[in-house]
Amino acid sequence: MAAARVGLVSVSVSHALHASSSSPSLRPPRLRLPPYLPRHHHHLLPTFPPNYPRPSSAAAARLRASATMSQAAGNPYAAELAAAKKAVTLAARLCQAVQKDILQSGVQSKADQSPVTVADYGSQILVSLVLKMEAPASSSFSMVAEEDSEELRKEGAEEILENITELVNETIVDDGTYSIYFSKEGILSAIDDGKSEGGPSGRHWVLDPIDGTKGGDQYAIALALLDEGKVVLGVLACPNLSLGSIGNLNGGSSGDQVGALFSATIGCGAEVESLQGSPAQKISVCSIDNPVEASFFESYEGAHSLRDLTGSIAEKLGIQAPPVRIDSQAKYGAVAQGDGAIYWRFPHKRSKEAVWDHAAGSIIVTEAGGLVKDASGNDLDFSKGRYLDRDAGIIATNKYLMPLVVSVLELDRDEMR
Ligand SMILES: Nc1ncnc2c1ncn2[C@@H]1O[C@H](COP(=O)(O)O)[C@@H](OP(=O)(O)O)[C@H]1O
Ligand SMILES: [Mg+2]
Ligand SMILES: [Mg+2]
Ligand SMILES: [Mg+2]
Repeated sequence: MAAARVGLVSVSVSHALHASSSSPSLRPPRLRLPPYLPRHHHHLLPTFPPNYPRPSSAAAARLRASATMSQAAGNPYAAELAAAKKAVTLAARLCQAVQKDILQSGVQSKADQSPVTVADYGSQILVSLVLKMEAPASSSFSMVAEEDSEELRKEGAEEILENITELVNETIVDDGTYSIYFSKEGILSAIDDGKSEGGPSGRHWVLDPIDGTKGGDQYAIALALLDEGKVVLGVLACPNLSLGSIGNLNGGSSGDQVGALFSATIGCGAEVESLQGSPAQKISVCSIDNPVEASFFESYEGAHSLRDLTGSIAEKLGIQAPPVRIDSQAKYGAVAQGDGAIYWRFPHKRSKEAVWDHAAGSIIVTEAGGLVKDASGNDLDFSKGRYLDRDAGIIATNKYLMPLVVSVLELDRDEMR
């Protein structure tokens, strides 16, 4: 049995993949492990080549067909959208296979003391590999992603690297789209494909392999495409969200399907579908214009947003409903689908906002007819590199409530002067 050692904690990846979830909010893992090839036969498989092969199976043909349909419907980024959906769906499968309780016990600290797990790495690798395999051979590839391989290259990390390599390859084999085996070096370089600085020119993928690493039930795999400094496409996989009752204040019905895939392309609207594959449905933000009827989402983690401030803004706006606190960009998905009226975050002055924490979520809300602004009411600027250049605070809501929230913030600032 393969054991992944993360920090001081030993966890069994193989066990994680086989065991069913103990938490009702988690779906049973979908992966089947090794039957395809015993490990000692891995040398028979091709290793990671310098030039990624093109996919050739029936599944890849379906992917191309869906891109063609989308293109026929007038989506100029149809091929990229299909690739992005494929990438996050595979990554979500890997994340679901590694149980959340094991994820949490398998937490390693990065240099900045933030947590990272085998699934963060695995997800980033899969997205990077799928995007490269699906990209036109002629195009250059640039990705701004949260994780890097530094910790995995250190002495003592051999076992965890081994297990990440196995986890990624098993996910690929189980999916059946690509006939390829990735070596450890290929895995490390796939992580480091995410080191781009982004910026105002050219195209850059922006990835948060797991958003909500530290939190509780909700997490997301968030992928966006920047073109000339603007977000033009976003996909958000939320494996633990109930479809149809996302963030519903009254809770979802027990019959709801779990696992939502949100997507949006500039000028084409926003959609949600099941992660297991169901017809996509257009979504839109709510049309509430009276704050008294509005509800708001904020971070589950108290340290990520100033609760004294959000409490006081809510009171000034006359909001009656208590805050709905959930982790990750699932909050953007929930607002885009109209399950709540507002998502806001006002971090402590010291913390910077990374582009991967907002790029996908923000286009999903704006394409669902909403607005995403900073605390002064300005658009977010994704062209400045790996971090947002912004006034403190981010607000996502509809066009009726946005001016009210911004004016209350203004009032707050005036009071503090
Ligand atoms: N002290 C802090 N203040 C603000 N944001 C923080 C923070 N510590 C971590 N974060 C960011 O908040 C994200 C989670 O967002 P949310 O609070 O909406 O669930 C984290 O993403 P990761 O989980 O990808 O690291 C991380 O980037
Ligand atoms: Mg993180
Ligand atoms: Mg994040
Ligand atoms: Mg993350």
